[in-house]
Amino acid sequence: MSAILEVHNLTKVYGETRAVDEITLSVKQGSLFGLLGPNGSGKSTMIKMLTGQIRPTAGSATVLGLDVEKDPVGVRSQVGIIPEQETPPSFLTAEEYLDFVGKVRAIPDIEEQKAWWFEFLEFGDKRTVLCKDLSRGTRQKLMFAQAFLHRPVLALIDEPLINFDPIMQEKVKDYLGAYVKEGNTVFISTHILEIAEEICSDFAVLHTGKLLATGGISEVTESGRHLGEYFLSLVRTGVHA
Ligand SMILES: Nc1ncnc2c1ncn2[C@@H]1O[C@H](COP(=O)(O)OP(=O)(O)OP(=O)(O)O)[C@@H](O)[C@H]1O
Repeated sequence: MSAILEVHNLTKVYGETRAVDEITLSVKQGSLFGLLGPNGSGKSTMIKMLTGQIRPTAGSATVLGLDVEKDPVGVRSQVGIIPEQETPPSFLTAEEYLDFVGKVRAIPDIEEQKAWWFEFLEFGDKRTVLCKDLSRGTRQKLMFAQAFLHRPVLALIDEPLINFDPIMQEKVKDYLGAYVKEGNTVFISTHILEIAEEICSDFAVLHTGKLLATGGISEVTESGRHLGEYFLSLVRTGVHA
């Protein structure tokens, strides 16, 4: 399959910190791609550059054929995004927030879409509650819904499952699996290696901004290893295991 996202020598420098350091990789259309790495390894910075939220210091990235630096608005309008630790606006209810996203994304059947998402995410009576009064997990559910409301061909999600209970994690994993089976692509960052092993088809490991490895999950697990063991040996030695 062809690449839906291509990154060439992508770099972001903050003062003395090379948060993302000359990364080159590509993501195939139809894959569920996991960006893995310890705290501070550059995952969120990478996603922010790929979604046009921050400008690269050097290098280039093409998302859906668009250059993220030249056309960040074009990229943002087409992809689904859940930024790191983002929450919906405190002053809107859950329903008002999805209405708002529906307007921005020009979704014609927003009422049906909202009904489906509130049912799927088991909102119950929380749909008319102000977002500031929702639990953290429920706010995360709403962020998940807004990213997929316009059925983007590519979604980029920073830690999609972190605040979900085990029941919701299963639902969301199933949703993501079905979503890529339809030919869409999902790019996630995650610390939860068991989940990455379970749901991702491809991966990349970052460490202090550098790419340590990239490939298919099955290339790791076919040799009888778990992704967690592989990941630990990689980041401890800093070389390809
Ligand atoms: N706005 C910023 N200004 C200065 N330094 C930053 C900024 N954002 C990130 N950094 C630094 O860049 C590096 C990469 O951070 P980033 O948030 O991308 O890592 P991460 O892999 O997403 O981490 P985590 O898993 O802890 O969320 C870190 O050293 C961080 O301190």
